[in-house]
Amino acid sequence: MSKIYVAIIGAGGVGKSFISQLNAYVGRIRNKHTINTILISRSSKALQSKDYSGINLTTWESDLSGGGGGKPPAFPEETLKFLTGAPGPVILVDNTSSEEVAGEYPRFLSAGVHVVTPNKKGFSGSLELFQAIYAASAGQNGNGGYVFHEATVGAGLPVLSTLRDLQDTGDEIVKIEGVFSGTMSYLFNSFAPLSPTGSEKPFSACVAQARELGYTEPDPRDDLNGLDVARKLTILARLSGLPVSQLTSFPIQSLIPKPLETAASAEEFLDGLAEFDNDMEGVKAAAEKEGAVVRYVGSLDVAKGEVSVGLRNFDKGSAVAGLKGSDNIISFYTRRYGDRALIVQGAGAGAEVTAMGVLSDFIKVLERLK
Ligand SMILES: NC(=O)C1=CN([C@@H]2O[C@H](COP(=O)(O)OP(=O)(O)OC[C@H]3O[C@@H](n4cnc5c(N)ncnc54)[C@H](OP(=O)(O)O)[C@@H]3O)[C@@H](O)[C@H]2O)C=CC1
Ligand SMILES: N[C@@H](CC=O)C(=O)O
Ligand code: NA
Repeated sequence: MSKIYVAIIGAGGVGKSFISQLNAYVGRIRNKHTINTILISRSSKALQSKDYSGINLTTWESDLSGGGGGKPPAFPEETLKFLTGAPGPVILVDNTSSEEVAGEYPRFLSAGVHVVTPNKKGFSGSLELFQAIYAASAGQNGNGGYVFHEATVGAGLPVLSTLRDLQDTGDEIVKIEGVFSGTMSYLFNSFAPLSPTGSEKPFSACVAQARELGYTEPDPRDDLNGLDVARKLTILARLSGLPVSQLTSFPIQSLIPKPLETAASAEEFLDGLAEFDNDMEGVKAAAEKEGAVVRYVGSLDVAKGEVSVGLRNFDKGSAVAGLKGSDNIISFYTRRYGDRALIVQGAGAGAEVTAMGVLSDFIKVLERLK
């Protein structure tokens, strides 16, 4: 029976759900693999199993908050040394949104460590980093670790795996478009629903709720400025063969009111947002005048090499207008599917559905290690 070692960096909303799903999974496959979690790290505290015997995934949270936690190993040197010293294959699960951690994927992969992550930074930052990650991973030069990042687009929804299946079977991607943000979907579905009841909350209150529900990025400004959607489109564009050089290579519509662009913190930003609720009421009313609803969408025209991200009005009978909760809808237009797109739809944010995407990637690595 093979032994696999797991290092988890980031134990916030997604990280905690991942650990709980991993614990249940380990119980289900007890007879096939032994899985030892050797590191669970937050930004300033960590549990580390220095003898590689494994951390208890049932009591980890109280162990970490009680006396059991210590300082995380220094990143990247000490962490890399610790992981490459493990007596078997290691899977690094990065559940942070850290650029620093993502920037080191090429080194970890080159050293044979496998990486699975919902963190978009490595794949939507510089094109050089994106290329270095794939160049260092298994499949390109054959020696590095595997890398999977399904949850970077549409959380647990099968978006990247669908794209890969279409490409691997020889289809041609013409256009990918839809609602790519669970936060934006939730905001507009709650603030400007298809069938208003009159008890809709103001935009700023919906933003606070989206944060409560764990849909937003660690800093919700990263959702409202459009960059989170732009990151997802950049990932899809690059995986579709368009060498988007940087995130800001195309126009991105920000919903951050100008005077709040300089807010010193997420809290200061959220506190000031209510003052601008009337602006969003105006956007909603303008759409209603046309018999439409407003939604935040993205589009990648592979054939034309164009990407766009921003608000658009949708006819009330359209699939986009009828979305509920944090639902994403992603339409793949391809040569084979013609005018009737292949559509992926469902919750596109939230800790549990995102952790499911991360765990399914983890299982993909395990299957390749058999
Ligand atoms: N929430 C969602 O619906 C989705 C999230 N994602 C992605 O998943 C990732 C995690 O999101 P989420 O769980 O919501 O965010 P949280 O803010 O809840 O959690 C982030 C965690 O990362 C830790 N962390 C940050 N930097 C470091 C570091 N350098 N070393 C160690 N730990 C670090 C934080 O530590 P501490 O606890 O000490 O602050 C925290 O535990 C993000 O990249 C996000 O974009 C992707 C799809 C959907
Ligand atoms: N903040 C993101 C989380 C998933 O990527 C979103 O709202 O979609
Ligand atoms: Na996904």
